[in-house]
Amino acid sequence: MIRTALLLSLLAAVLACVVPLAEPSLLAQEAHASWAMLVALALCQLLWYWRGNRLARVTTLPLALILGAMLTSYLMPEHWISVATFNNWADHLVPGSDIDNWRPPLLELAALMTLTLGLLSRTRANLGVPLLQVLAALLLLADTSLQVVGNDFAPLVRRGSFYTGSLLALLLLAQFIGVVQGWRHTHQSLTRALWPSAILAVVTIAFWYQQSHLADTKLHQSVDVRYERMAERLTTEINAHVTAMRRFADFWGILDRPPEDEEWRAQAERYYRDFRYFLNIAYINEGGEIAYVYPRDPANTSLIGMNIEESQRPYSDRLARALKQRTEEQTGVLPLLQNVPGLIYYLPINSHQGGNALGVAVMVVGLPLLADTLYHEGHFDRVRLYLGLLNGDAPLKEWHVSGTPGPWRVESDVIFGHVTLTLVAQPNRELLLSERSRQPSVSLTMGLILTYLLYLVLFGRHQMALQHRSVHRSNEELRREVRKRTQLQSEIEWLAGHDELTGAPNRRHFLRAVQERAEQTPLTVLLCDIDHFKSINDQLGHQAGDHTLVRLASIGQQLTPSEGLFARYGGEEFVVLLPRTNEHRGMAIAERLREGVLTSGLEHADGRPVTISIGVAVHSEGTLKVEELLHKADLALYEAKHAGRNQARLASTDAMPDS
Ligand SMILES: Nc1nc2c(ncn2[C@@H]2O[C@H](COP(=O)(O)OP(=O)(O)OP(=O)(O)O)[C@@H](O)[C@H]2O)c(=O)[nH]1
Repeated sequence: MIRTALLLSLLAAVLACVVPLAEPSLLAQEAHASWAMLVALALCQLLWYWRGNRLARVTTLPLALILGAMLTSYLMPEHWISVATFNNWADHLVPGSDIDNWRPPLLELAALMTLTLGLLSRTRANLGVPLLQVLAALLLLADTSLQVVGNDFAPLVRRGSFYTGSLLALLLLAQFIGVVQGWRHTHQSLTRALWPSAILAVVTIAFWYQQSHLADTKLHQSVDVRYERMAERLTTEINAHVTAMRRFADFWGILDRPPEDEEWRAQAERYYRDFRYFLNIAYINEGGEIAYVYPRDPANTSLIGMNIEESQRPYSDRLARALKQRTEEQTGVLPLLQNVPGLIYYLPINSHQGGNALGVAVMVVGLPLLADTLYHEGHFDRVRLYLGLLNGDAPLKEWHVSGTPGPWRVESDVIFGHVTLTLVAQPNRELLLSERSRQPSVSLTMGLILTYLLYLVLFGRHQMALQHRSVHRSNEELRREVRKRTQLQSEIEWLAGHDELTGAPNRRHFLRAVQERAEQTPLTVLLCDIDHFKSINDQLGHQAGDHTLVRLASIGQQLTPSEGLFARYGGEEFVVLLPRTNEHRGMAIAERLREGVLTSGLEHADGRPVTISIGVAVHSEGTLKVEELLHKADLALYEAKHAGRNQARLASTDAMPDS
């Protein structure tokens, strides 16, 4: 598997390096940053599978940091570091480049980031490698679908390319093959954590889609509104200038006489100075002849006295109407003598008193000059906004800007009397990006981080639950073992102090009890022996012998007072310990025992009842010597046997005196 991963990584690295050499147009379409990062990742991954992780970590870590910095540039608010600042830095590094040349498209960058982090985390499922791979796949898929949807969807979102996308997918496949085997033992936790996280990732990407579309649509609308308003403002300003022209014509009407040459020059000069776009201000007398022109230069001096109709032939009727009907007239856009496109206004000078026509004031407006005046008065982003004033398709004046043109061109009407011009505004990409909300990029990044955290929590939780279960199981087993051993221990302890056949305490138990109760004098001991027990064994069998022993032990335990102890001393011999019992009581208890056995129904083979003989010995004072006491009881028992059995005998105190 590692070998396959190595081969695929090698293939990706070779393709990443070689394809752009063979087909440079592929790279030309790409931002160089995407290609550089792709090559770096492919080489890091190759190194990783080839040389192991120590060397590869040294190369992959800086790559992760660089990608992190690139990702941060997408999230930076405009008032922290503006797009213009980023572009300046880019231009400083490579003249003519901008920030987009220095960072891959967002989705591609995020996929590069997840693959790099996956490489750094190696195979570890508990560090989220499976999720990182799922995220990379989803991001590449989202990028591909963006490429399919096309630029109409969210034009300000840069798309990755088929070339980088395919190679990233190849690297992802290599990573997956390289690690998938290592996940078998965590398969359960992995599945539990992966599904919810993957669903959250899909929701995050879908949310980003929607947010990006919304951000671009909103920005487009605001651009439309802004530049349409600008056109309206221009129309208003142009009308204000037309009003100024009317005032000029009215001035001569108030005087109620045709202007004189000097007066005309003085008055026209003021207007000419204030409104630089008036190329000529002329007075046409009642006869329709050009009487005065300001400024007077060799070109128009020759026109003076000339019939106006000859110089402005296409719109000659306008002057006639202004003179005869005394209405305000204007031409359409025409090429002026000054070699610029412009308009001519004919403003009748009507006497305020007599009402008769005194002639016509002619104002020649140079449209490029007018546009320039308005442009310099306006508050536009002159660096990043293309503006053009068009007459139909013919540009009257254009202000070009550098940088990548934005996707939207707003065309609005600028109304100039009867003439409608078109104002075209096209903000460049930098201006649009500076105004575009960072929210989609932030939501995408935050959503993916949240997805990662969710995976870690779910995976860790399930692993902990598994460990908890296994610890619980081991504890249970341990507890069972302890219980078993305790039981065995108590059984061993019980067996050490009891006779297995009859269940009665054994000789060891008896001897310990004697020692413990040595002070509880008078201390009486009864030594009991079944008479002719051998014959039971011989005639009725060993099992019958055992049964007799069991029964006898039972009778003995029943008839022994509670403060006493009935024990099997060995073979067919039993012993009774009676603390604080004198010889009389001891003999009485011995009799009771003998009687009990006699009447128990136990029989020999010939029907004779089973009997016992008892030797009784008492320790009254002094230090207790257990062996001597038992010996005395044994002598008494011996006597009882010799005296005919089935009887109890008290040991004589003389026979074995205390010493
Ligand atoms: N069935 C059985 N027999 C036992 C056991 N322990 C000892 N015996 C037998 O008990 C018999 C004891 O016999 P003896 O000591 O000769 O004495 P006895 O036959 O009881 O005769 P007297 O004591 O002289 O009345 C032997 O045959 C032992 O094999 C036991 O646990 N079970």
